[in-house]
Amino acid sequence: MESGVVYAGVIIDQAHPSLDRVFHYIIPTELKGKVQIGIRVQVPFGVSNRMVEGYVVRLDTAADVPNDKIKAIDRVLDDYPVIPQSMIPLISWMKEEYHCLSIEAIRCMTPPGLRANIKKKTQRLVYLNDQGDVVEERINYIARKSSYMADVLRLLVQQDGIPLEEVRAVTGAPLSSIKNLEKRGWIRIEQQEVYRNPWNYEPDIGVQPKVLTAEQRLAIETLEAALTRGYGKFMLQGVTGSGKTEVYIQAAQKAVSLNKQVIVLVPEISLTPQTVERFKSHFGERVAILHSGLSLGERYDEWRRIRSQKVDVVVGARSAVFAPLERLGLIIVDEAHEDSYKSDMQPRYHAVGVAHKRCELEGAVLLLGSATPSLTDYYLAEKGTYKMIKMKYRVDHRPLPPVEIVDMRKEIELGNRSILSGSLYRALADVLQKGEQAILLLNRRGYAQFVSCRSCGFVVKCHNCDISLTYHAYDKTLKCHYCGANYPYPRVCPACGSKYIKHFGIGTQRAEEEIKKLFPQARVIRMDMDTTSTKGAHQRILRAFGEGRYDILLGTQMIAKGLDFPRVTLVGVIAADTSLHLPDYRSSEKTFQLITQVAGRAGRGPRGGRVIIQTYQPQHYAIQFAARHDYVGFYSREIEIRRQFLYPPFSHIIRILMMGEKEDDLIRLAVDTRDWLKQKVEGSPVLKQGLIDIGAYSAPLERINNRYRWQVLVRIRPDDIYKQAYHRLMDECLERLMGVKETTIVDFYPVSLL
Ligand SMILES: Nc1ncnc2c1ncn2[C@@H]1O[C@H](COP(=O)(O)OP(=O)(O)OP(=O)(O)O)[C@@H](O)[C@H]1O
Ligand SMILES: [Zn+2]
Ligand SMILES: [Zn+2]
Repeated sequence: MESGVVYAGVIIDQAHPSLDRVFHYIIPTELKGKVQIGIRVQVPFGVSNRMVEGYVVRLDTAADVPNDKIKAIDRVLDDYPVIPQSMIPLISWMKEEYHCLSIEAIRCMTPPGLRANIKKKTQRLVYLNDQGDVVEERINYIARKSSYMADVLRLLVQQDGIPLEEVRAVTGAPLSSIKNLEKRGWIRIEQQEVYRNPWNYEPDIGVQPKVLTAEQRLAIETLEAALTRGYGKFMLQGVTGSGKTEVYIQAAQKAVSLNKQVIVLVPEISLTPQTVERFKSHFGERVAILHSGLSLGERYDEWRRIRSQKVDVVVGARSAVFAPLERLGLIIVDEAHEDSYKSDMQPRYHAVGVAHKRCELEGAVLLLGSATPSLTDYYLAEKGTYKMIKMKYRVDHRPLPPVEIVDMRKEIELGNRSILSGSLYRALADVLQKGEQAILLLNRRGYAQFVSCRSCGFVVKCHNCDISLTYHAYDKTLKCHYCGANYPYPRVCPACGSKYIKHFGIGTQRAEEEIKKLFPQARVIRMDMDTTSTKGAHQRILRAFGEGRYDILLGTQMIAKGLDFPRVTLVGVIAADTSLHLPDYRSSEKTFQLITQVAGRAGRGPRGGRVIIQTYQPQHYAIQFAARHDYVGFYSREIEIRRQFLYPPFSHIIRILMMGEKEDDLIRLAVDTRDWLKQKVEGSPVLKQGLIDIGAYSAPLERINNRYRWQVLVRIRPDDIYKQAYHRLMDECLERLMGVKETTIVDFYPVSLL
């Protein structure tokens, strides 16, 4: 420690705005040398001098408290600083950028399990009692009586010991069928303690080094030069299947050989098992995997391994951007366009924004990778914020799959009421006959089965949320997807008493039933929220499909991400336009990304592939450009619309979301806040220059969990000077709102306005 330092600046571990500043404490002589920047301490606080925890963020030679008032640090809580010194400036930056408390930023950087005690967890698991041929015989025998029971056995043959809920969700089997199997003595159900292993698959050893494509080589050379220099921001725009993962791995390898460390961000660990697996098999023990599915204990263990610098590479979802590495050289963001990089809880940070700042502070290289960059990122790349690296070809010069657009209105005219057009039906039959595989996407959002009355048009909604309920076939109930409430199926219309009340639309469950009916011989596996609620379910489904144990993978948008299955020769999009109708300025962008990504799953192997897109809006440009794999075409069109209507990146939107139980009070608060803001803007030339518009609106999701939702949207010109001025204004605004009973949330980077 520098001589003369006797004071420590401490941030108290109490999340309250009035305590959000640095407090000075004396470092007692016996703690000299132990009190370091980033270390956790216990200090007396307040008039009662109760002991609280805090983090040392500064060491000073003078204090802002008179000497007779200043208190002393009581003790040091760790052997080493939990936050590396290089990350300390990130705390005040986050406070500014995301309007959060310093301690909220610090909590992102430290594991929640630092002091928590960890509970054991138990689950009911289903096991086969016997193995081998006898099970096959039983399957054949029981299939004639109950296809559910046969399905359960088939599932257990693939993997023994599956949580009961998952068996039910995957097979759709009622509990009685499972109990029947248990009574026959064929299976058993055991209550077991779950041992949570963060990554339970063997790395596949024996991956032979690849001969790089010319584009890959160029990309890596460019990145290597930047790594040697120690800075640079890059966007790798590579078409689906161009081999971006290989570029990530080799760039990471270069960084490691320069004695630097690497963070690799993926949208969600469970949905990108192949990417994670490739890093794992390349870096072995020197890689740490961080994600939210870890128990506190596991999380803490991984964090400690990272903190003690035992790893070179950290792979994880958005929170991994805070990995406490001391020799950070490279941050890679895979599928950088994904919304999951934005935190939807306090602090509302964006992992790409944090990555930018960390790279600047710590002299590291930033690499954003995607086949479909967000419009804003691509715009920034054109402006020079990122250096663009393009990969236009798939590896081995495999062609991008041809895409056929099917107009579903014509199908109905022709009398086809099935969910499959003639074209997609024939293509599926062909795939099955050849023993190949297919992926079917049903983007269920806004298209789920809702229940409505044919006489009066009444739609059954949740009492708490004012959102249409979704019909679930397996237990014949109606569920609210926002608050989880369950309702019985109404026998008559609650509004008019008519008995012509029925479910409409189609969800993944019904799609699965229909496909099984059309192709009884097909082995279909479904992947959606219902079949993946248990730990490890994603990986099990993807692995089973990857190993060829199923013919068709049917799922929601969660199947669109980065999967690499060479045997998939057909991708079908059952309803491409469902996401076009969301009341959000990004709905075209989201639709284009989704279709392009899922189409990119086809034809990744030597057998080639094709894509069929079913839609009611075949002429929509998002669908047309996606069908041509034309990112730049889509970008050029969409960016002009954004420019014309002053949507981001030509504006910056600040969202103040307000929620409360009394609608009248809430409206009053929203309108009052808007008027107050307007008045403030009038009084300041900078604010006035920067403003595009302010409005108070009811949110598209009007009510969730019995709470009404309103929002004040402030649209400003995107220059830094205005952003800063509006940050100050929001500070004032929040202070003003501090006492109100409604919940208010200010979001500086809203990714959704729903
Ligand atoms: N140089 C190479 N030679 C041969 N095969 C390669 C090479 N590079 C990558 N591959 C293989 O090509 C396939 C596609 O690569 P990868 O999954 O990295 O593509 P991607 O660009 O990430 O695509 P997406 O954006 O669709 O996820 C993988 O099976 C990968 O192992
Ligand atoms: Zn609800
Ligand atoms: Zn009715």
